[in-house]
Amino acid sequence: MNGYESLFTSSTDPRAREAKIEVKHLNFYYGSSRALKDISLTIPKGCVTAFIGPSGCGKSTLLRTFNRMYDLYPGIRAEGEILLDGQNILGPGVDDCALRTRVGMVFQRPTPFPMSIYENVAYGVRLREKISKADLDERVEWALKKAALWDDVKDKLARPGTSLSGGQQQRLCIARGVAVKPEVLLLDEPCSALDPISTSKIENLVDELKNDYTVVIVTHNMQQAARVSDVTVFLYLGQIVEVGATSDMFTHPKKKETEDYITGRFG
Ligand SMILES: Nc1ncnc2c1ncn2[C@@H]1O[C@H](COP(=O)(O)OP(=O)(O)OP(=O)(O)O)[C@@H](O)[C@H]1O
Repeated sequence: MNGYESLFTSSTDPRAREAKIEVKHLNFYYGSSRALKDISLTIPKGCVTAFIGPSGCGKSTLLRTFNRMYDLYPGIRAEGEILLDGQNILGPGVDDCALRTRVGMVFQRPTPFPMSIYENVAYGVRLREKISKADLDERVEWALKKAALWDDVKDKLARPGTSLSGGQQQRLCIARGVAVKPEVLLLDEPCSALDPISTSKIENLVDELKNDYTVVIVTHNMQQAARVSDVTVFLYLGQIVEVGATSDMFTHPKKKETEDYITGRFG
């Protein structure tokens, strides 16, 4: 049991029992500065989990530990365990590249590669799989449809990814993320640079993605967390203050700090 059983109407729903990621006593340091303090947390499978909390509380750091994106920074140290389907990804011998195929990431600002729309989506697939041209074409179309971008770009696949609008570029990055068929998709404030229409498209997409993936999203937008997530985690100063079903947390927060934060009275 993972503590989120109340989220699901049926106790036989596998998501009520299955953890995709389990974080156990995680401490994270940038040099001598401790950014995450004794974090223990379950990310349920097939759900959207939102990380909320004031700037600098450690949301992005925690998110990045799930695919060891922090390996790119010098002087960092992670202690504790992060179990992905029961396997500790902080342990020795973990292949970062294989891990990032299983746990994909979309960043705050759209980051299309300097190549065509088609290649942006196809590139990662070709790197990881031996795939025929016909199958690759099919995968690119599938991923662009998943990201609700196919209709916008189907007649201009050879144009540069950078020729798209900001919202379209972010959906292209999501298509690139889903094309390699990850099990977990990490979204780090994916709508912060987008207008309300593009934001609403991405939110609808997140809702759809959870049918196939486990999604974890960092957001500063309380309405967005309430709209898109099943589980919310409220962090402050590198620690978890409260975690629970989003519908409970936004209507009956258990801690005063959570209530103050979600109602905009914090700090
Ligand atoms: N590359 C880095 N090197 C050193 N310290 C860092 C680095 N990245 C983050 N930090 C520090 O770690 C702490 C947590 O930062 P993090 O970016 O995870 O917070 P956040 O909650 O995602 O913030 P925001 O909402 O502003 O993006 C902060 O004190 C930050 O200054």
